[in-house]
Amino acid sequence: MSSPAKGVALPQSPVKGGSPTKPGSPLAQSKKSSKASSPTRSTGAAQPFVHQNSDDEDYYTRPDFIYGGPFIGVNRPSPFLDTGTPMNLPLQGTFKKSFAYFSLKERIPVILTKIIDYLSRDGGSIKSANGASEEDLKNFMQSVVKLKNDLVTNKDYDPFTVDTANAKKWNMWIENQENKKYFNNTWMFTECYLYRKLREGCELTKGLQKFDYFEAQKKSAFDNNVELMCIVADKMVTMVNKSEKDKRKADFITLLKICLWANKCDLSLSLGSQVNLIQAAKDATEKLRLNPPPPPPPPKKGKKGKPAKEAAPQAPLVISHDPFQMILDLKDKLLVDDTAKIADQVQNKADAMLKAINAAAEEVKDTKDAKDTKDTKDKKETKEAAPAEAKDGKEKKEDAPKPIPCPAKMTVPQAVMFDIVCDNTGYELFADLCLAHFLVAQKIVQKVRFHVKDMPWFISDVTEKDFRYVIDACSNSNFSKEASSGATEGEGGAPKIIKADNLRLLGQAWNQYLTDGVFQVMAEEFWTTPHVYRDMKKYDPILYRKLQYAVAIMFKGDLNYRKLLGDRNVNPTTGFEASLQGFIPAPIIAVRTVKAELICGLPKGKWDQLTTADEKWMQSGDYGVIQFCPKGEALKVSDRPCMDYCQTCFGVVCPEHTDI
Ligand SMILES: O=P(O)(O)OC[C@@]1(O)O[C@H](CO)[C@@H](O)[C@@H]1O
Repeated sequence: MSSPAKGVALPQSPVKGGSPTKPGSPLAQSKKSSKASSPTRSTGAAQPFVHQNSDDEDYYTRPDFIYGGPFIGVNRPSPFLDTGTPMNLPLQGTFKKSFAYFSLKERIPVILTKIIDYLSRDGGSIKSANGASEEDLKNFMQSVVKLKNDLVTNKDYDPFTVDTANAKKWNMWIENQENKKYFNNTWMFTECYLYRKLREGCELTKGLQKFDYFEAQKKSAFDNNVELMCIVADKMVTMVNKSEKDKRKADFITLLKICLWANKCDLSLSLGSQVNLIQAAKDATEKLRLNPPPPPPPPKKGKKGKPAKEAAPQAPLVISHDPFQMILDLKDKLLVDDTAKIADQVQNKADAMLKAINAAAEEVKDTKDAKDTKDTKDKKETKEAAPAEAKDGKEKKEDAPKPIPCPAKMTVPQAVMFDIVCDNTGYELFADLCLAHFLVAQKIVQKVRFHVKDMPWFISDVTEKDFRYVIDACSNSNFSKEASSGATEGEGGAPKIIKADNLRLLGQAWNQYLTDGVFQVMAEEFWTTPHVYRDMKKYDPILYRKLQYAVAIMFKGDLNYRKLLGDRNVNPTTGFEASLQGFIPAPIIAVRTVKAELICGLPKGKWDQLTTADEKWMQSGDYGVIQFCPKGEALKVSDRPCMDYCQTCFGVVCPEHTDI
């Protein structure tokens, strides 16, 4: 840093609504207490973060040079406030008591340091696996080091230099930001920018174009949770045979909850340290042992003539790692449970959609039949009029490909589809696949579209490659183990052997579903942009329209939840639908464990109660919500057709959008 003001301490001007009264910038203050806030979850093998001098300290106290005059000290108001995120504002690194600040200051630098360590430790194998040179590795490593330095010193974002259409868009978005500093802009923009910039480091090399710096961690995460997958796979066998209404509903609800608690398994919150749910259950049990819940109140005496009320059940004292038992153990941690509504309304909407599809198909068939009859009649007349030699020739039957109508004109989908906007790979993706399999096997839907990321994202998010890896790893698993203590025992009290037989069958079925197009993987660019979902229509109207064809869309995980709510600290009692701010391409399901400081749809008083008990409960991933908005924007003939409309398809047959 070359500012002439270095070392000159100037008084701070009072900040509107805030109180950084001490001299020096808040980042300077936080330097003294850099260990003050830490996440409730252990950061595993994370390396200690060493705070470097932030040029922010200079920026807010740097004197201005007046041409021809002296250096004049100016007091710029610091945007840093010693508070949590105020109500209704976007989560941002300027609120020093927020998880956003902690993440930018402590968590992400550790994540970047781990990549640097990995590159220096395993450079040889990375080079040979990717066909990369020493130069490639060095350049990528330098880009990560620079990124980390720029973040910790709160620099302005750098523009992207790689020559791609996506990079150009990013540069435009950066240009449009009012605040271009890492901490001063919204947490969402900065965090997404960091992961996109990491990717650019590889894109700028020759040999690391396809390198996924999180792949090894994701693979271990899969291996660490195979035991759980086997337990779930064994139960899935009882869920996939066509069942009667009540059982079907109960199984649907159970699988939604399996999907929820699987969201504990992200590697970003744990800073890349492995999340093993078996260990997590043991830790939670130990926590309960040290801090047991109060006993339930005694049963209330019944009023005259009425039976006494039953005593409330004792809260569990052991948290099982069996995913089905876990649902019961964690019942009180599920803060909003819309699962029953989801099961009913998805089934009803799917039935109605199927009727509409069949009716539309019938209409097409009638038109086609009428046309065929006319054609045959015309042909017959032509034939009769044709020369004799032509009559001897065989008639050629043409197999017309099934046309996909212009998506801009289509108001009834091609199939009953359920969409999953995926979050983490490994056990979480496995759980999503189980739900998808169930919906197809029970004939509730005909197809499931999985939306994944087009680049490594927030460490453990699913990419297309991860998706195939998980399915193949399930198909080939030969896991076999005596059940860990705490799991159900086998017959006669003998230790139960957990095996992968059913897991393999699931993997094989999923591969077949992929081949048949029943499962479809889509990696749209929008999911790795910094935009929140209320802006999807503006930035990606085609994706918005594609989503409109779904019977419902399930958004998994915390980051998706943040984007659904516009990444704002909304009032916790605001309803889910209102919090979506108009983003309802189809009915929306949010399945999320709470890992960031925003939530909606809570009953009055709940947020205060939880915060009084533990002010960091929203950072732990210990709580969850399953929320539902049944509304969906009706599909109309679009007044804003897709880009290919009238270019190639002319509104009749779409050659482009085969994923609708
Ligand atoms: O989306 P996920 O996997 O459930 O969670 C992602 C996460 O770990 O990363 C973000 C912070 O970096 C937070 O929103 C959240 O804590």
